[in-house]
Amino acid sequence: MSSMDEEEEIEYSFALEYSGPPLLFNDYDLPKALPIDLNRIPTASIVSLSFSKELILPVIHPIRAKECNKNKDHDDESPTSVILLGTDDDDSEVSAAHQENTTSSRPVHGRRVSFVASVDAESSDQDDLSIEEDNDVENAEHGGNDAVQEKAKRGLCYLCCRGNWLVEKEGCIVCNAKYCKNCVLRAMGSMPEGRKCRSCIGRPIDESRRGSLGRCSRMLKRMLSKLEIRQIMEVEKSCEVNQLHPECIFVNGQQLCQKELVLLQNCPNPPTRLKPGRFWYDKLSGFWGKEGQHPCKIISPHLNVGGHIMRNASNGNMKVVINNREITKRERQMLRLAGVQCAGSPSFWLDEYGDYKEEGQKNPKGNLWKTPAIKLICAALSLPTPTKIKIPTSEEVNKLVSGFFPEYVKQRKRRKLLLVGYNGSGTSTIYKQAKLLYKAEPFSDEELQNFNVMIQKNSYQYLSTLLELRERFEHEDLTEIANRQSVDQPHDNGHGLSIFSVSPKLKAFSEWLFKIVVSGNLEVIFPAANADYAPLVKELWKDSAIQASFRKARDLGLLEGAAEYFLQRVVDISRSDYKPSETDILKTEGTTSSNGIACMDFSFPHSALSNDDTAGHQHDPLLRYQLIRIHGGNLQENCKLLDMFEDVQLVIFCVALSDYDQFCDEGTGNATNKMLASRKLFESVVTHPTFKKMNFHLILNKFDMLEEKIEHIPLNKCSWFDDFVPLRTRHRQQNGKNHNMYTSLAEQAFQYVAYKFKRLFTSLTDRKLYVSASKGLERETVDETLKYSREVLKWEEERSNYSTTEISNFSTDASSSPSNREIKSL
Ligand SMILES: Nc1nc2c(ncn2[C@@H]2O[C@H](COP(=O)(O)OP(=O)(O)OP(=O)(O)O)[C@@H](O)[C@H]2O)c(=O)[nH]1
Ligand SMILES: [Mg+2]
Repeated sequence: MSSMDEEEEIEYSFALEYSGPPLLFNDYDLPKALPIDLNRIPTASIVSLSFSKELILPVIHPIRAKECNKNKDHDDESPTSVILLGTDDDDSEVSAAHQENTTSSRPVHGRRVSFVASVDAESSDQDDLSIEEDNDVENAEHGGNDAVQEKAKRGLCYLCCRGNWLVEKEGCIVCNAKYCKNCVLRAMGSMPEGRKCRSCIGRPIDESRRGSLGRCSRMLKRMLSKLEIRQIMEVEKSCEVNQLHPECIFVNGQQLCQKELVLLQNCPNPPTRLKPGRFWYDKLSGFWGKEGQHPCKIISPHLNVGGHIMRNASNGNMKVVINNREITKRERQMLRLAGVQCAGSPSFWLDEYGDYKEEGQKNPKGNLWKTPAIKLICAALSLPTPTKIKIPTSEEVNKLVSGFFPEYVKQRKRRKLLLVGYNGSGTSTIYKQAKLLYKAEPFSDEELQNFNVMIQKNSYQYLSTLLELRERFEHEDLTEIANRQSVDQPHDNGHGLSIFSVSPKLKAFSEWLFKIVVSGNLEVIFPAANADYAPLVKELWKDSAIQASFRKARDLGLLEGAAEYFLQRVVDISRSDYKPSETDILKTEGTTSSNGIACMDFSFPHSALSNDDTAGHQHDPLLRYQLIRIHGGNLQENCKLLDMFEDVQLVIFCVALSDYDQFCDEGTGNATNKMLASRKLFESVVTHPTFKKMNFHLILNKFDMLEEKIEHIPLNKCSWFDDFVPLRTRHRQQNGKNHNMYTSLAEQAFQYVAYKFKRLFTSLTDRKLYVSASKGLERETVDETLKYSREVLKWEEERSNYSTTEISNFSTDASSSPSNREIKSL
């Protein structure tokens, strides 16, 4: 920062000023975390849902202090913006708390703040945390060697220089600096790589502390919540920089590659506390030791790691050879005590079970490990004996099956797909479909329970809407009857009954339900009261007046969204043993919080029937994807939230084809056509600086609804589509059947809408737009659509690898129509 001139400083805002640690927590990363400095932006990320104030303040305050300072200089009162996101696991909702006044009037350039931290009013009690204090931390961490040694000798805290040996402290896994409970969070910040001083972030750990990875002090456990500790310890164990690097390990004189290291670490009996160094390994017996030393462990045999064992591997000179290695004095002693004849420089073959035979002989001479008291002998000589073969856990088996690649290696291969769209475009349906398609257990018991509750709650809400409509219909009907009667029989003022009238009992229930809905207590009453009201719901639904109201409401299009679907099932749903079906789950509204982000990790399962290979794409089990779905409602305010997603590889933008005749209130008081609102959002996302190099996949969703609707509502109901002139569909008789000579009206409309979006896209950017159609409620089409996204990513990777020219079929050329492949999914 110091090298930057004054003008740039103002422009770059606090993102570049900030030199503290990144925000929490693990590297399942949704977005990237708060930058440390210009050159070092960590990949760590998701922030815990339950922040402790202590944990977040050390991160926030240095920013704020600097920001305030700068604001003073520039007369700008705008506060630092903060967004805190959180998740419980890689699969869950992330709630975004967005401060109202987060918008900084100054543009943020260069490395953007991908994850900004918020300062709440409450936190101002620590406003005096100043830049000087921040410098203290730096100084403490970088203090001279003598000062450090002195502190270590006296057992002082490295930051406040107080305390003694008896005071509990937590140490940095890189430099071993120790901090007391008052300083540890300030010194270590949010610990995106585990317990490291802020200045040690990004540096490899001290190998002597490898054994303590993932095990923190009781002091820290007392200070943070369980969830925070879990996340910090997980990230400490799994983040890449803390891993042992294969280049530092030599086995039998040969440097290991990643795969060999992973194999070594994940075998049933791995070397204990593997550190960088040179080792020898007897693949036949499993003996393992440091180069030039006697064996220290018997690990799993037959691992394909390192080179061939050398005769002098353990620097033995006893002229007795086991599996091509000359053994050490201790080992010879052990053999003698075990009764093995060692006279005359024999060479033995020893297998993993302990059977040994002399070279050239067929039959084993004996079994070393079955010798009486062998354990005692080995223990006395500090030599290893075979440990019981561990049965690998299912997790270990998975690791073995997936090619020995641990989480952090897999994450390197993870591609991120960001799914966005205007409200109601179907993003959450696609997200749920993806879970059903690619997850072995798509929904946890808790999620299923939540769906259950949500569906029951929604159903009572739909019911209440229907009851309200019934009242309206009854009133209209009675008025009409009264009018008719006054014309026919002017002197008869008798009260006629409407087909929409219900019994007083149902009327009372209807009024009660309506009151509950208005009071917003539906959640409190249901589903607990479900069992009590189920018989009443059954009676209600059977009632002819309710049925008539339902039919009329449906015909008039007054039942929005999934209301019609769920009302038809309301009796089943109100039963206490109700279990939602997949379709019920897909159609459930309100399962993602209105300010939520949801993300899931998945890989495309290999299917023998799929045509993956024919498309030239080998199935790579290591290819992991992350689907991140943001609720459209979140993107209204200049799409600020999108700042966080600069590390996604593809933006999937979802548009509901059926929106062309729908209207919404965008807060202006005027009804806006939903397709135009969708276009506006599309423009903002496409031109958002975060995605300036990214290609887009446009999903034109709800094709089934378009097919139905277009037959009676013309596409040019939306002013953007006013020049749509469909070709007239002609039928040709063939084998007694009607055949369309042209594509259907819906397909023409799809092609036209795709063309309009492509043209818009090319007018905004020179990137590529890939378009496909989808029916969110159909599993197969969602599968096809997401696989298409995968292909797009692959083409793009190939394109950047080989700098090939255009892939012609999917050009963004505005004049080109979507290819067959694009509408294959229809
Ligand atoms: N017929 C039909 N309905 C769909 C399709 N995709 C989604 N829906 C329905 O459309 C409604 C809205 O879909 P959502 O997936 O909730 O839309 P969203 O993008 O999450 O928008 P919000 O509901 O505002 O969060 C739901 O009732 C879905 O069941 C589709 O392809 N065809
Ligand atoms: Mg939704």
